Amino acid sequence: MGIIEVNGLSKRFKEVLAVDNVSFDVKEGEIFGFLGPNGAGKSTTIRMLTTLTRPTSGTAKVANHDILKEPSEVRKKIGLVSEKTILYDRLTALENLMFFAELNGLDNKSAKKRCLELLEKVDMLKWKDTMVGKFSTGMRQRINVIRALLHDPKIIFLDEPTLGLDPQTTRTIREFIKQMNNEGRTVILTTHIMTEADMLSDRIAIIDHGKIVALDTPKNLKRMLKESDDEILDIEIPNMTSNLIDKLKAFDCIKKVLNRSSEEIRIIMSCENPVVFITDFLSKHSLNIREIKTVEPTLEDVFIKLTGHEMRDQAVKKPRFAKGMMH
Ligand SMILES: Nc1ncnc2c1ncn2[C@@H]1O[C@H](COP(=O)(O)OP(=O)(O)OP(=O)(O)O)[C@@H](O)[C@H]1O
Repeated sequence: MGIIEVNGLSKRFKEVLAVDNVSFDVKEGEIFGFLGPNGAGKSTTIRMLTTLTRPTSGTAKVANHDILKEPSEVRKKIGLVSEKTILYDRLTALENLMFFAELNGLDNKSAKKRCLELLEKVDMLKWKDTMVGKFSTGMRQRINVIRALLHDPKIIFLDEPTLGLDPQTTRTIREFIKQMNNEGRTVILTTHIMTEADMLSDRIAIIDHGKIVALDTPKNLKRMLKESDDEILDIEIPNMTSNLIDKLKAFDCIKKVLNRSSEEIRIIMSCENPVVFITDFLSKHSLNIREIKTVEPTLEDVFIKLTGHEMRDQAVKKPRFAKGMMH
């Protein structure tokens, strides 16, 4: 039995079926990643599981409580880090946290102890008396993350926790996610960053157009590609042309040709002797190869294989912290 059990959950917004009949379990103590492009339905799934929006159909239990019948019980067991969470700019970091801690029912003394402990954990203690309005995006996100932990929830949801953050804060947040998990918390995170899903998650659900297209450990997802006949080659060709790419795409055994830069392509192919096949073809067309190498599949390759398109096609950055929106 999972700590989260999802059964046929769907959400429709007028003509858009944002989440389409998804079912999955999350095991207690795991980091469960939801990987998919913008608009895939990740946030909507999280919003249903955290009782912020009602499903159109289907059911789910979180920590053994039904999201529709016992929403307040669910809320007691979970913490949510979302880009829509607000912090009050004219309150200090500590005042913000104290406000939310007291909303969560902590008395003044234990609230203060908890807030200081958490500020220390994300290296923000020295900023406790500074107004949040003066903070960088990364500093706000650190406060946002610990805000979700004030009531010591056993399950924590993070919706795109590193979106738009600088590399240093991204690293801190990722380390903190692992630390929360090591403390025994179950973590559910959404991301459109393959490497993030890969490095953090015990299991990953790949979601596209509202449907889960695969669910497994990162290792097994990549193995799935290795066990097929597909080879992945990265090739640097200084005098590459779009005509050449079209010609390559026309071969039956070439599944996908991706432009990595103006001089580099990645080919996913099932041709026999792929390196010989490609070098022959290129020399026939008087094209120089600067470098050719077979590459280990990444989750990006798995995504392309499963959905037929690149995740980057649709990934766009959105502004973080929509002001004035309560989640
Ligand atoms: N409140 C809403 N009203 C109407 N349509 C919505 C609403 N929320 C989401 N959608 C639509 O549902 C689909 C799924 O959106 P969702 O935000 O869940 O995707 P996502 O995978 O989290 O991507 P993103 O990272 O862009 O948030 C999208 O087509 C989106 O436009």
